[in-house]
Amino acid sequence: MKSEFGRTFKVSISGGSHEPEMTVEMTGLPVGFTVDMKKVCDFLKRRSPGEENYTTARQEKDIPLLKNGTEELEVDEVIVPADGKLCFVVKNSNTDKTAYKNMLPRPGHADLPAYLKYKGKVDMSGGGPFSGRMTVMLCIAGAIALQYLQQHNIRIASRVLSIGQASGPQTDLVEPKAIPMTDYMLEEMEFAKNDNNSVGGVVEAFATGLPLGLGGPMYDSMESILSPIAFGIPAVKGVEFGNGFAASYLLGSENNDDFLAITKDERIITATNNHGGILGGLTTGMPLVMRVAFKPAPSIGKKQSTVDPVTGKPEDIQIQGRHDACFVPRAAAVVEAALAVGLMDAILSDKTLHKDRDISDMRDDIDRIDAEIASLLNKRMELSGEIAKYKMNHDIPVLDTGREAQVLSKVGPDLKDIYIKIMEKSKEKQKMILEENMLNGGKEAEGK
Ligand SMILES: C=C(O[C@@H]1C=C(C(=O)O)C=C[C@H]1O)C(=O)O
Repeated sequence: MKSEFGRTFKVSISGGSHEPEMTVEMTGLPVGFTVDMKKVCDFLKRRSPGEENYTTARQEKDIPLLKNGTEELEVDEVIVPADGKLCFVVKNSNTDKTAYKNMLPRPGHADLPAYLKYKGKVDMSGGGPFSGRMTVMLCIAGAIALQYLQQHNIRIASRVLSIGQASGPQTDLVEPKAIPMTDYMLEEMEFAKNDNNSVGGVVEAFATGLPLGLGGPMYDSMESILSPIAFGIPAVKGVEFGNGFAASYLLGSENNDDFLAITKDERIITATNNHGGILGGLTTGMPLVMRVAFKPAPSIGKKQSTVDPVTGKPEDIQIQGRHDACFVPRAAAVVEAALAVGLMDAILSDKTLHKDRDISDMRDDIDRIDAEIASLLNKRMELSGEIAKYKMNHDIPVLDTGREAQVLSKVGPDLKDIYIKIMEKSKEKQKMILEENMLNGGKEAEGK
């Protein structure tokens, strides 16, 4: 089962909580963009359960493996190839399907509606594709998007705004900061844990350094772009921007943010930021503030009422084993990832932004592409050298017109001239290797 987000930068996630692996496929990435995988891994650690007291005991390494054909590689760095696609898998090693085998549908979970919808054909162990575990894959895409945004001087941070009934200090929307959680919030989590219960909360994420004008009217509004990715995070029940629902309690005179100035690079400065960096669906350049409300984790140790999914007969359930009393602190990284992916998609989808691009910026892109082309051409030449040795050992001539016609038919008419030149160079190299071998007394061929 696959779930996809995005217009230009598309992120599609598949797999399940207790499947052998989960996959994230990304398309529309800027060609030649270099991803630092160490930073991706560091970001994933912010999402992982770690040593925390209030969260699941399930420990997973969560190492993203780059999928390259049939290979799966752990890499330090990856350059986005010419097709703009990257694919990663993460293995699930700490799985335990047996624990879910005869489990009754857990109240608050997707178990029962998914069982009735898919007629038991989807493996729902640990929540299957509906599990919060799937957010590992969103975080991989998010960590890549964060690196892209950073190159454009856009920063994303977050804070836990509340846990259950415990709220932290109010955010200064003009200058939002990553404030640590309060003791009162920690107490809420402790109380829920000791009571075999769970508690939810609100994460607030903000982006600074955004240009003016991302987004558009109606379904192209920034809110319309960002909400789906936030709602794609399991357990999210509400999303708001700026002062959000609270705006509805204010008068226009109280809610409007006075305009103060327009900066040289055409960002709007307002006195307050009730609008949370978005007016009419367009970014203004003020900090974009997005708040995401999480319900409490549905797996709780208390006795609950459920039904047998086959007979519909009422049953009691008491869930055993590992579960979160509160996952909100680690969901903060996931909300940052969602915001980053949404913003990167909005930037890459914005035609006006790219039309006026600076020439040096576009040349930077060309340089990145050239670096990749050069590296691939060198690899091609190396292979050509290997083929020369093979030909030597098997008495095959250098020129193979049939193979050349095959190569040309694959690349299409636009690249024909370039490829004729490439193959000329490739044959030159092969001839050189043959001549060198002759001078050395044909050692390579003798050693066959
Ligand atoms: C590399 C080869 O040798 C020559 C060079 C070719 C190329 O560069 O693609 C193709 C056919 C041959 O004329 C080969 O035989 O595959």
